Amino acid sequence: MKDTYKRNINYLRISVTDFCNLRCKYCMPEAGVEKMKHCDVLSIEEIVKIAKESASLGIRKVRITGGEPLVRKGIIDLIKGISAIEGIEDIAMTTNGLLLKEYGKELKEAGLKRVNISIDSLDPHRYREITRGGEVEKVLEGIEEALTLGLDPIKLNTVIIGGENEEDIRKLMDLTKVYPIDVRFIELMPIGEASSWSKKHFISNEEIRKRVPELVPQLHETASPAQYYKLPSAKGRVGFIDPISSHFCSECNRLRVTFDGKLKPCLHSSQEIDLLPALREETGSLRELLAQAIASKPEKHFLDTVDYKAITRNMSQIGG
Ligand SMILES: Nc1nc2c(ncn2[C@@H]2O[C@H](COP(=O)(O)OP(=O)(O)OP(=O)(O)O)[C@@H](O)[C@H]2O)c(=O)[nH]1
Ligand SMILES: C[S@@+](CC[C@H](N)C(=O)[O-])C[C@H]1O[C@@H](n2cnc3c(N)ncnc32)[C@H](O)[C@@H]1O
Ligand code: SF4
Ligand code: SF4
Repeated sequence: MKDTYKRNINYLRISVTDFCNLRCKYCMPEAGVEKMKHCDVLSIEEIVKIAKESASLGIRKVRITGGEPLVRKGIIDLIKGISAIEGIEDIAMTTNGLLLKEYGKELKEAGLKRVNISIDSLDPHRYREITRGGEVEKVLEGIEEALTLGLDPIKLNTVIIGGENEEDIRKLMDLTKVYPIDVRFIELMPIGEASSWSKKHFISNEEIRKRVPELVPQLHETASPAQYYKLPSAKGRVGFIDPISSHFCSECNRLRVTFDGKLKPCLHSSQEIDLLPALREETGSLRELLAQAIASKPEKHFLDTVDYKAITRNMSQIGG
């Protein structure tokens, strides 16, 4: 379905939990998040129902995210349920990769096509610092497992924090020389934990690109937030996602659903549409609410304007 700005909305991102087995500094409070009542969280059946109704409105691609989607009970059944929906052509997951070695095979058999794996450092000590306790070795095993299973393409997501993991920029890029994977740099966004951080931690992707002059620009893919480059003779690509310094809003094709059943027309707006009454009390139609979200999708974000107010939810609730 097209929105008011003639963008074709065909991509649904679903956050299936706000729980996580890590506590990345910029994303989650150190103490984690409070447990919500069972009934305040979407059930697996409800998520499948939303995906089904979305498919009838033109959604073709679903991404499962979180929190950490692999700590959600019933995740394999969810992937099975979504892959059985007519019209859904692509099911992907964004994960920290810690549990991929364990669940990769089952996920693939259930219908998962590909994974984006977040990794902010290759150094065990720095990775532990940023994630407050994670073991990078487990993520690397997860990446190997995804390669072995043929989940394709594999994309790594990295957030560079000024003064913290700048040394990893080149090391992470160099992975593209060894593996046929994309390594993408996402600019740190002033959301959640990072909303009150000092400016010195925010490094623009432009600055990162300047530090690696041998990167060669590649053709732009439409509806992808990333701009791609390649290191000479590399197997994979280096991508840059610049939500702050450059808008990809004009090509935006996505809607988001939070783990507690709210539809978000835009990541950087506080506007939310509650789906629970339509799902549970049959007041209102799910289809109409989805159509309403598409119709009310803003033209762009206002992150770079003076009166922008940071959204109050953490990325772990929205799913990035
Ligand atoms: N501002 C903004 N940022 C986004 C949007 N979609 C993704 N991002 C950012 O890009 C990061 C990486 O997103 P992923 O979860 O890997 O998904 P993706 O880039 O859409 O994935 P592909 O389907 O592989 O292109 C997210 O964590 C967000 O930080 C968007 O619509 N708007
Ligand atoms: C919220 S996580 C959810 C999925 C999974 N737990 C993971 O880490 O991939 C999705 C992505 O959001 C990114 N993210 C979280 N907070 C962010 C922030 N303030 N700025 C930029 N990216 C952020 C993470 O680095 C991660 O790549
Ligand atoms: S970025 Fe992902 S792995 Fe890190 S705390 Fe947030 S949800 Fe968890
Ligand atoms: S900021 Fe909003 S409109 Fe822009 S790309 Fe992200 S979700 Fe789409």
